[in-house]
Amino acid sequence: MTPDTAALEIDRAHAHYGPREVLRGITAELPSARLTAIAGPNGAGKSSLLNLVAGVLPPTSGSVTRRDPGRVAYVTQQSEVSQSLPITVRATVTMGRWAHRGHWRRLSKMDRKIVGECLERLDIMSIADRLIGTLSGGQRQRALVAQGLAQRAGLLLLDEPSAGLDLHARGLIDEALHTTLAEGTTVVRVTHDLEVAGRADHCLLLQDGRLVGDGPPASVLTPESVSAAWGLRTRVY
Ligand SMILES: Nc1ncnc2c1ncn2[C@@H]1O[C@H](COP(=O)(O)OP(=O)(O)OP(=O)(O)O)[C@@H](O)[C@H]1O
Repeated sequence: MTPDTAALEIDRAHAHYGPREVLRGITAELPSARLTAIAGPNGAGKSSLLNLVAGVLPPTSGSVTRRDPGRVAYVTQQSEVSQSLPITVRATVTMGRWAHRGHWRRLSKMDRKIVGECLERLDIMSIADRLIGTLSGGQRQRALVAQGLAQRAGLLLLDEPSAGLDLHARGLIDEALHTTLAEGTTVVRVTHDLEVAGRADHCLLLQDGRLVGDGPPASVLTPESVSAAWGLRTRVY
């Protein structure tokens, strides 16, 4: 897939949790090998849209069509991962290679190299032998992002990967995502941070389950659209 072709097309998609409609007629294209940010206020449907793209939340009508091949990696928020899992950081990142090897097969040298690179990229090599449950929320989040990167997927989906992280960790994640974009991965990132959304290649703005903006961030995140979506005046960087 060449850049600027669509990696994924969503056509008039509606989605429900039980009787509750959470996505209302979404039509959008995600550009291949580009970073798409999904922005919007609390409850707008950002995570639901990511779940729709991931195939976790099936559309009740409309369609989602993947145009480029390869695996899908999904990085959830660290708060959704059990802290009592008796698993180290290195093992967590290594799980990212299972789809390639099957967990009954031995990891190759290349798998170990990729795991090492991902630990380095997120600056968590020094805590590689710690149990996930003993980490801070930010450290755990970095381990999950490293696991997502280790999958070397064609489509990488992240739900607020830098929520609650300090500046250093945010910078590491941004750098790691840029490297993976340059390698040809399509990245979709939910964010509450308008500065992050403003630096993306493409932005989808949601409000009340509807897509109210779709395009380059500068044209989507205008003071008027942000004010309308959040119901207040917010500075857009
Ligand atoms: N499993 C679920 N069952 C029922 N309703 C749900 C479920 N998950 C989310 N919702 C509802 O769907 C709507 C959209 O939720 P979603 O989590 O997609 O929004 P969001 O934009 O990601 O919110 P936030 O910024 O608060 O994380 C909300 O009204 C929420 O209450």
